[in-house]
Amino acid sequence: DEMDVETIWQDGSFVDWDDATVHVLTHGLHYGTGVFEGVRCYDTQNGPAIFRWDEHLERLYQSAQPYDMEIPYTREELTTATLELLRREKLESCYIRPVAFYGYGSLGVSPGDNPVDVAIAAWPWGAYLGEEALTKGVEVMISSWRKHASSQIPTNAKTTGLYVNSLLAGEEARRNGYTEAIVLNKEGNVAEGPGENIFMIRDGEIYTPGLSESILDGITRNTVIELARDRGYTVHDRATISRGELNTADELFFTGTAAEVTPIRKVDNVEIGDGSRGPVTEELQQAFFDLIDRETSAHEEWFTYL
Ligand SMILES: Cc1[nH+]cc(COP(=O)(O)O)c(CN[C@@H](CCC(=O)O)C(=O)O)c1O
Repeated sequence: DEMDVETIWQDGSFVDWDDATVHVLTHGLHYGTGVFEGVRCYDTQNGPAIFRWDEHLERLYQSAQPYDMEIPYTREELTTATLELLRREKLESCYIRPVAFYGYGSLGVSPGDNPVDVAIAAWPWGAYLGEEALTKGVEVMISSWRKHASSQIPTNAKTTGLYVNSLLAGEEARRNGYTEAIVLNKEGNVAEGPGENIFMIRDGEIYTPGLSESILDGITRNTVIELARDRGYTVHDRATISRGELNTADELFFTGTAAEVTPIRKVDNVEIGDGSRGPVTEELQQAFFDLIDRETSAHEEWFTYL
């Protein structure tokens, strides 16, 4: 295949990339009844290592819980499968996509006794929003599509079906010439990006929406919060950020496994700060990349070496 990866782990065994298929009457395909993770393996100074694998794996099982979805493998089995996949494919810097979903059986909305299928794929994946984005930042728009409330669909469960909301917002932004969207929640306050959490710096203090704002409890978000606090910053990690505050922000940036730490330089064509990556953003971005390159020995427990 085009990504030069030969195998995928599917339901307990390694299969050829082209044979990793499902039936067209798969429950998850019709009803969005799947949960997934996005995880990165980095080729660090100490060798290739998966970043915060334990937290991602834990979130996968937690995401399945609201849907009564029993993942038919233990955490150890999925860990062993993932490590073996990366070793077989000699993937040292890659993106790992575990997914669990209700499979082929009955087609009522109720999953009945449909099987829960599990697959783990990995492939090389560069900068999510483009190489320049990390240094130059991105231009975003406030989407006309709102984030669903967590009381409607649990936004802290990384559910495949949720991503139609992300697609609607992100594609509206790109259709209008922007790189990405900012999605407000139904109260009209800032939630997050379609595939990222969001941070604001104002007068030297750091703000990021809390779970009550209908967001995903991002692992990169939590990493950056810890790095910022380690550096003495005051971080308001349960903030409510109104739409109006965005214009007066000194700095904004996205965080995510795929997005890493991506500065936001304009919102709806209004410059944020001086319209380039802000100094605090740069400091935290550098701290993040030093951490994952193992320039620092801190947080060794966050690294699962191949
Ligand atoms: C809605 C959403 N919010 C926040 C985040 C950041 O969470 P974390 O990765 O734990 O820091 C992600 C990850 N988005 C994943 C999927 C991206 C995709 O296009 O697919 C990712 O970054 O892997 C989201 O999808």
